[in-house]
Amino acid sequence: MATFAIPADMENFVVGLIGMGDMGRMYAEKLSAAGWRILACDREDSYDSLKEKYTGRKNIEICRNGHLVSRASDYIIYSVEAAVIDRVIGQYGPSTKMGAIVGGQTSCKSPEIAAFEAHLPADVSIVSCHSLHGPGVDPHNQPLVLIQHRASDSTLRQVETVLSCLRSKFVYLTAREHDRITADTQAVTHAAFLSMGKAWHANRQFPWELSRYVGGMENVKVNIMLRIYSQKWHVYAGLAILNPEAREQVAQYAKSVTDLYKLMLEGNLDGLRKRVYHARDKVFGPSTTWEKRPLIESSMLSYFSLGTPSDAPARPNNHLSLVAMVDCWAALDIVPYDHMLCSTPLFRLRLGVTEHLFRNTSLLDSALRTAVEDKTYRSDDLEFTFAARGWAECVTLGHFETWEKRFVSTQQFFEPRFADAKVVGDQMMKMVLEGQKPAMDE
Ligand SMILES: NC(=O)C1=CN([C@@H]2O[C@H](COP(=O)(O)OP(=O)(O)OC[C@H]3O[C@@H](n4cnc5c(N)ncnc54)[C@H](OP(=O)(O)O)[C@@H]3O)[C@@H](O)[C@H]2O)C=CC1
Ligand SMILES: O=C(O)C(=O)Cc1ccc(O)cc1
Repeated sequence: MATFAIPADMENFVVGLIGMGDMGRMYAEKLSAAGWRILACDREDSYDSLKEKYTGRKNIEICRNGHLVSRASDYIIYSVEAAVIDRVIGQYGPSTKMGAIVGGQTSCKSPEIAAFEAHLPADVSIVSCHSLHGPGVDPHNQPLVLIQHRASDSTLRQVETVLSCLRSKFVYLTAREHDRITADTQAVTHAAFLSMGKAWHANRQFPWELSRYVGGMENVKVNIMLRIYSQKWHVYAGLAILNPEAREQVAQYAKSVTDLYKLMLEGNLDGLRKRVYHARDKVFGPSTTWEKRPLIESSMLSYFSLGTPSDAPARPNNHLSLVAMVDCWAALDIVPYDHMLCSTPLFRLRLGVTEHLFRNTSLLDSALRTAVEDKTYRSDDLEFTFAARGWAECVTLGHFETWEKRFVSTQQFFEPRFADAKVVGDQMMKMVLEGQKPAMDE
């Protein structure tokens, strides 16, 4: 592992962390291990437990609240829920040390920047950040967005120096660009996988027990769905509801699902094929694009299974969820490959499985034929369509509470399988990140 030396002119530099949840703790651990002195806090009622947890930990001092962190830190990072960012910055922002740098880790930057502008003293610099991966992923080589919103170049260099120990790839964006990119990539694909889980839940199906959802692409779909539902609801709610750029995407995703489902019900194979081929050509470009390496090797797809079906042999699926993602991107003139510099590992998996379907014309044709001819999936697809529309309505209306209830009820349904899914999902992510093939004897 590369060693990191703190530059002489930053020897007394203190990094403050407000919010010691999953991301805050990950930053505290990585930065303190690199030698940075950390002042950190969570909510006041977590003070005793946090203090006990970090007793004896070199370089990490736990404070009772954000005022105590803010007044003594040179660079403060807010790692709290996006929905409370205005309130928390409003509370502690005025206590920021004179001339310090402040940033946030929330997944959507527009409300965060608005809160900084509203509550921070004018002498404070603003450089925000966003690690584009979950807290359990090694940040090495993953994208880390930096937003130089109100700061000199030398201040940005200081932030880079602090965060360089994560060994991530810095991506420089404005807050607006950041929100647009995450809406185009994460919001659309989350809508698809959140809807998948909701539909299976509505039919009270554990997909790994049904032959039609086991094998090949199904394994990857089920794993990604489980991984999303095993996370905290607020991360996904914030990303969709608070990002002003995401509403259109989530609404279009629901429209794409509904339009495609209607074509299926009409038995209109020609209309369906025409629409899906058109979307494929817009999103994936001419066939020459396919000469590049696929995001997911096909050998990987069948390797990751969560169960053995007991009902019947595997059968083709119409992959409405994936086809609608491409239809949605095409309708909004989005080419997700333009945003790969800002892609999370999970997004690469979600795009990878979609790409796999569209790369292979006979596989795509078989999905389209199945969509029209095979009635086995009709009720699943009906629930899927309702689910996509339900998420879109929640996002359009900005209903956080309904969003939470929808998410948590399905989370509880799938909870017993999260641990298994994590083991398999971690292997899957590792392979995608390393671009390796599965060792078949493992
Ligand atoms: N998880 C992920 O994959 C990623 C998340 N993010 C973003 O990072 C941010 C943090 O996410 P994550 O760590 O996963 O979420 P967590 O819920 O694990 O952490 C947020 C923490 O902030 C605490 N908090 C709330 N209010 C205050 C306050 N006034 N003072 C101090 N602490 C407070 C919360 O306490 P309590 O729980 O009691 O409310 C909680 O411990 C979110 O905005 C998220 O969108 C960014 C990249 C990846
Ligand atoms: O869902 C994804 O794409 C993830 O990789 C997890 C995640 C969720 C929220 C973020 O702000 C960043 C990463």
